[in-house]
Amino acid sequence: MGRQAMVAGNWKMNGLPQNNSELLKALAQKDFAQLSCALVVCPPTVFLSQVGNELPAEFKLGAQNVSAQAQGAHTGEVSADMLKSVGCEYGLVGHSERRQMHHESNSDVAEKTLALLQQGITPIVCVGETLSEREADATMTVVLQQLKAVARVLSTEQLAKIIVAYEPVWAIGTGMTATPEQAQQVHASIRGWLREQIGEQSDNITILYGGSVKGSNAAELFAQEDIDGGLIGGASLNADEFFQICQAAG
Ligand SMILES: O=C(CO)COP(=O)(O)O
Repeated sequence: MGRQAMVAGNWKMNGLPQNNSELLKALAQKDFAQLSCALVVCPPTVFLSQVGNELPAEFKLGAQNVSAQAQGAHTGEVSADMLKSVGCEYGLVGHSERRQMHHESNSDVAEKTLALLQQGITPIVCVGETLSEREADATMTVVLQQLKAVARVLSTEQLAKIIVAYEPVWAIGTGMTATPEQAQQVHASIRGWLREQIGEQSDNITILYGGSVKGSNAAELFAQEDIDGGLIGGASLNADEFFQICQAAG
């Protein structure tokens, strides 16, 4: 298997310059160099430069969102080339909080994914079902609709470059983690679908799990065949907890 394990911290709308520095200093105390997984932090846009400057060497910088537009009259938006100019190598797209609170559609997410790829930034495409969708047995229908919209606007080569983050909405910030078996089932189905699209290259696509991952449950999740690491919210704001999660990814 050629795929890269990864742990990405999504700080969401948390932090101020002083807290950011403290957290990054605490991370710098940890021996991340012993790990082989890729490490990413996604701070709020306004702190990308600061965090980029203070980030321990083992980490890469990621954005939480991007505009689908290249430039122009889009007040408040930030384009992919702007993100690139401050050192972003990764970008989240389609986080459920953006889908739900900012009404991002599947096709909006697809356009954002393309905008990142066009700048050489690796998109981390977030997908996942709500509790009512799971209860209605619609998990894979929803997840595949989200992915199909992305695949529609990408070439096969571009599709092979994305990272997928499966984040069941009901598990985000709730303390209600998907069981390793529940998560693995969805991850395996995602990989199966990717295989139909791009063949064996799907084996190289990193598929992260997100939703209440903690130091105490990371190892059993990451031990699953198709779970290649995590996208971490709350626990990424605590250096001890985050390091423990990264250790579980190896
Ligand atoms: O949304 C998430 C990461 O993007 C997960 O958040 P929590 O880890 O806080 O549940």
